[in-house]
Amino acid sequence: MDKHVGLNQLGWNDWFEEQAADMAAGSIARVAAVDRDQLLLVNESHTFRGKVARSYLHRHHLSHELPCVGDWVCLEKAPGDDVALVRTLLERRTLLRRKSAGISIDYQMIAANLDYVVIVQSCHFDFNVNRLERYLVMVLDGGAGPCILLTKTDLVDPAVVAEQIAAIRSAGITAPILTLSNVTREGVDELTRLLLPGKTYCFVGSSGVGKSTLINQLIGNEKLETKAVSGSGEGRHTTVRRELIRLGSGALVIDNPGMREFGILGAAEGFEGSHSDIIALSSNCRFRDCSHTGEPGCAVVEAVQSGALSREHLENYLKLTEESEFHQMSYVEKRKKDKDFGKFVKSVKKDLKLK
Ligand SMILES: Nc1nc2c(ncn2[C@@H]2O[C@H](COP(=O)(O)OP(=O)(O)OP(=O)(O)O)[C@@H](O)[C@H]2O)c(=O)[nH]1
Ligand SMILES: [Zn+2]
Repeated sequence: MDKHVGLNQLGWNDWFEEQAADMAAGSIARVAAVDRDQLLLVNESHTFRGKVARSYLHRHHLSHELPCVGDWVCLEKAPGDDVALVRTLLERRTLLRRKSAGISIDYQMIAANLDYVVIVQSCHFDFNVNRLERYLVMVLDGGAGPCILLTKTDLVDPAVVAEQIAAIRSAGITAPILTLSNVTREGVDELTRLLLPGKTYCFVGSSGVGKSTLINQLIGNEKLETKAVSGSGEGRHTTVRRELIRLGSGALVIDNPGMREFGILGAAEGFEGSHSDIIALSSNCRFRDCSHTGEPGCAVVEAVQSGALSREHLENYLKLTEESEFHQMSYVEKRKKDKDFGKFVKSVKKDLKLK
């Protein structure tokens, strides 16, 4: 009954089937890699190149509207054609993105249609709970499940790892935590067992934490049955671009080039600098999620009343929080609003005669 069932091994499910039930078999593929305007596509039988149709490019100008790794696309391919033509994207079930710099409504896509995002930090020097929280917000915003992975456990005392786990838990983070060493391989099997066939996992974290080494291990562990979806599976994997790889176990993994520059969630980060006094005061508010707009026991409003904090400063903070709320909403919640917002943007553009 389901003519796209062959795509299940690549992560296809009911969400996509609903959107593409009437599409001919063979006209759907998943994006395995993007190299400027070149796409590497994969379907149930092979890997091939693709390009986005001009008609699509004319209608979609924002960078997050272009295909990214993990996307499902509908395409057209004449028998003699070398390169398939991508007509449209299926709506993303989940995603990972960061806001573009500046006051833009655009987002930079990292990957789409992920089941889990593995946030990798090294126990050795890299560990930082605040950064972990920022990544978590980004993952939850896009609707995927988070998982925390601490690497390089061989370089620190076990007590240090235990302290780091305790620090994560005492920050109220409940996501699963795994630890491993790529050197001793302790913990690698445990991770391997958690990677389920047909599910997509994206690895993110700072440069040098061991993501590529780990993915090489996962490929190497199963060398015989493993093939890189991209066809570049010579065994070595260097992170030059985001790439979807199918492990022998059937799990799909996306490696990410170093995310040193991860300027995530600009607004929230900005608060730490310009409104650190309010952030500090709010830890004394009675309610953890106090909005400082009239709740009982609000330390921030008390500070304004006593003259310790300027009212203007608080108002400015509240205004910024409100503006960033749209960005803090989860992607899944926002999808419907986005549609209306998209229509709104289109009508404005039309009024302004923008293309
Ligand atoms: N001691 C130790 N070294 C490790 C471990 N994992 C990786 N390394 C080393 O750390 C360095 C960086 O590892 P990579 O796998 O390239 O890090 P990455 O996260 O992929 O970095 P980018 O590709 O830049 O994002 C390499 O020299 C690895 O050999 C580990 O578990 N223990
Ligand atoms: Zn308060």
